[in-house]
Amino acid sequence: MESMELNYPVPCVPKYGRRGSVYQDMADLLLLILLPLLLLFFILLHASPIKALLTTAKLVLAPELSTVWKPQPASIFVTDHETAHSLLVRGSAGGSFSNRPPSISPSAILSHRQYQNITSAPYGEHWRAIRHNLTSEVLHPTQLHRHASARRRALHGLVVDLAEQRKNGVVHAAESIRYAMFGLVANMCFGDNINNNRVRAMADAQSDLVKSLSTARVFAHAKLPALTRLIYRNRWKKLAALRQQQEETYLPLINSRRGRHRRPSETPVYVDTLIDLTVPDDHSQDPRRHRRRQSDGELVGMCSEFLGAGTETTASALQWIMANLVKRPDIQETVRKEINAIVGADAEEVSEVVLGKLEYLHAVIMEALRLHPPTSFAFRQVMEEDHVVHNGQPILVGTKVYFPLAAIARDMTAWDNPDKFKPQRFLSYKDASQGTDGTIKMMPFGGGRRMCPGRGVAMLHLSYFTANLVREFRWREGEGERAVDLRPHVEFFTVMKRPLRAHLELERTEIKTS
Ligand code: HEM
Repeated sequence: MESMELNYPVPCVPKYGRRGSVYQDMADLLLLILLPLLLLFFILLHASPIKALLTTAKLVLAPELSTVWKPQPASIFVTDHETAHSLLVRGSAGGSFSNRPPSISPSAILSHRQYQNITSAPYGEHWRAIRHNLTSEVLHPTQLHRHASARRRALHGLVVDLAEQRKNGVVHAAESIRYAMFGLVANMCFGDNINNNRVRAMADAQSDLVKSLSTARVFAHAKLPALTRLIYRNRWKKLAALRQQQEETYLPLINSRRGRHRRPSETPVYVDTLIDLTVPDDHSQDPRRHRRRQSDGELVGMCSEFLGAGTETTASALQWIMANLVKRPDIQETVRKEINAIVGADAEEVSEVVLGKLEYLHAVIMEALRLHPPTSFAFRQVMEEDHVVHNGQPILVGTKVYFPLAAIARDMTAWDNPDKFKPQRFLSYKDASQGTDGTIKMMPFGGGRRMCPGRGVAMLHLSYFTANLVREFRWREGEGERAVDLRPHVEFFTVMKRPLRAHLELERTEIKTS
């Protein structure tokens, strides 16, 4: 591993605004001239005589303008489950209603939309190829068991870490859970030859990238991209630096897998499938027939998506599940009893093969996902070919449609006492996430053709980790500042406002540290 240290010299996206360059000086000069001008323009526009003049002009000209002035597409928020189902799942009359607004993915933004990953790619051939690669290879249900040893290692590391921390009183479970999840997903992405320190550094860099997502929004929706980059040049530089850091870390790992002879029995990791994959060549006359390999820049963006989507969501969901179990010791005890009735006391772990029998555990996980969906929104944008109609009214092309997933899952018309944590609602009939007519009542994994392709592996990870964490420890709430706070912090992901901390008692007599 050490032979591939971080001296990889070729950044896949151009560097911007290097200190001391001619471009930097020109940018500084332009900014100096433009900013005062913009300020003056803004003041003049709001000065009362000019404002009055503009208002009168608008009144006089309005009838004339209305004939040439098309209404601008707005944003729509859908909070009732029936409309969400009908738009996302049944789709539109014409196209598929499967495009998202321009992505805030740093990879797509910095490459001026040259590099797309599954989340950011427009609905079409390229998206189909990269999504199919993910669902038919590493995440295919028949392949998931091949990563069982990586899961066992991640769980063992987490249990040892928590057991160690409990000696000092309160346990900072949030951080430990996130590192464990990242390590597992990094293993599925690059293989198991990355040392722990490297994995931690990658996890920290990924966390910085996630934090920068909200500030990257200005670039995704910019009408004047060059000016926006100039105005927000510090944000831009930060984003470029984070991306470069990723390239320097991921490319050596990707390159180390190239040209390797793989034994048929060997577990393929995500990067292997990405290296082998060919995608439609958009520059060819006939992209359906001509295919190409993905560039280094695209590969880095795809790995970043896998690590981010696979870690932040699942780590947040696992915290919400454990937080609710801390708040409700009675429910925690019922989960434990269900496990102990099936898993022998001397068994090393709750193995993956018994998870399907743990119905109450499944209900707890579903109820936590309903109340606290880790991804805050699903998004769509109406395209020309979609012809989306709602209540008999066509929705304008360009309209952005937001589906706030927590609000949909607390729809009063679909759920009895929706704000209450009541796992038993998922025991009363087979799948309470749908109504008897098949209408979806909650969608933590989104819906329709762009629904999360990681649902299967996410449910496996959540069941496996929750079952074992409840079997190993009794989770108790701290007092005062250390109490569990179920308030959310909503950004791109919905995380606990105050990261999970708890007191842990050993349930079994010993934790093996080797
Ligand atoms: C608890 C865990 C997870 C939750 C709650 C979750 C949730 C979501 C949601 C809400 C979407 C948007 C769906 C839509 O627009 O309709 C999504 C998309 C996506 N998720 Fe997940 N996810 C989870 C885990 C994962 C994992 C483990 C992976 C992969 C390792 C993954 C990969 C993706 C990808 C690639 C997309 C984009 C799909 C597309 O645009 O076609 N997710 N996820």
